[in-house]
Amino acid sequence: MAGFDTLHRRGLMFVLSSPSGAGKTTIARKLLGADNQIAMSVSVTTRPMRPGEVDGKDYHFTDRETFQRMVDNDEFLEWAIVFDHFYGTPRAQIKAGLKDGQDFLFDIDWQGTQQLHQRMETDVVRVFLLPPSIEELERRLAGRGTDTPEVVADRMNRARSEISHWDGYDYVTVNDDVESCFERVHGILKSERKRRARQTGLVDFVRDLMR
Ligand SMILES: Nc1ncnc2c1ncn2[C@@H]1O[C@H](COP(=O)(O)OP(=O)(O)OP(=O)(O)O)[C@@H](O)[C@H]1O
Ligand SMILES: Nc1nc2c(ncn2[C@@H]2O[C@H](COP(=O)(O)O)[C@@H](O)[C@H]2O)c(=O)[nH]1
Repeated sequence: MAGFDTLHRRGLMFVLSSPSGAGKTTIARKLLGADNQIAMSVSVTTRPMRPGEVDGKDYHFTDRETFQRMVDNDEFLEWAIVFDHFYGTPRAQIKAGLKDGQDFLFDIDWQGTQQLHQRMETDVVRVFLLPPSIEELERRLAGRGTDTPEVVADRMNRARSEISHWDGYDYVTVNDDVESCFERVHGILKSERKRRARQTGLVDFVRDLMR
């Protein structure tokens, strides 16, 4: 007999994407601070560390050779080249965590999102953030003060092409104001946790109820 104490929730993979500078990192940090059921998936990257970034917390920073070895050993759930650097999600930890009900937050681009969705469709929730305008996006990128004017220009050049992938996402919302955007995104996360497909043991429990 399967009692209701046998009901457990499988973890989900919560993906935040946006054109560079629209505010993924800002919203991700707020989510992590406000919600103790979700943990960051820390990516591996070959891009140089920015001032203030911490190796192992913001990214696992590595070189091209090591990254390629990890690709060859199939150590990534997904990987992509973004702005001429390599980025990837290490497979270790995620699969076991999901089984234990741990949710993971991914700050990854549209290419990685497609790969995750192809591999683990029902576990993946895809959220795309839009900036309120192109001018505001440029203000945010320049105002962040972490990139050279050339890097900012390059990211702006690619913004429209990144935005064109908006329809590959389950939810699309504008990051106009940090607080209200965070509330909307957190609302999506909380609702998605309640989906029937994530409740393990439900089939047996309902079958026993109907006996
Ligand atoms: N709603 C908002 N209003 C005003 N400024 C914002 C808002 N959201 C984020 N910002 C600011 O915009 C800048 C870019 O934000 P953030 O670094 O979070 O973007 P990102 O999408 O993670 O960029 P990247 O993809 O390059 O990592 C930061 O300086 C951040 O403080
Ligand atoms: N496909 C993946 N994309 C990733 C991953 N980690 C980060 N990203 C995306 O790269 C760009 C640039 O990030 P930045 O920190 O250098 O500004 C941004 O769109 C991230 O979402 C990853 O593991 N896989």
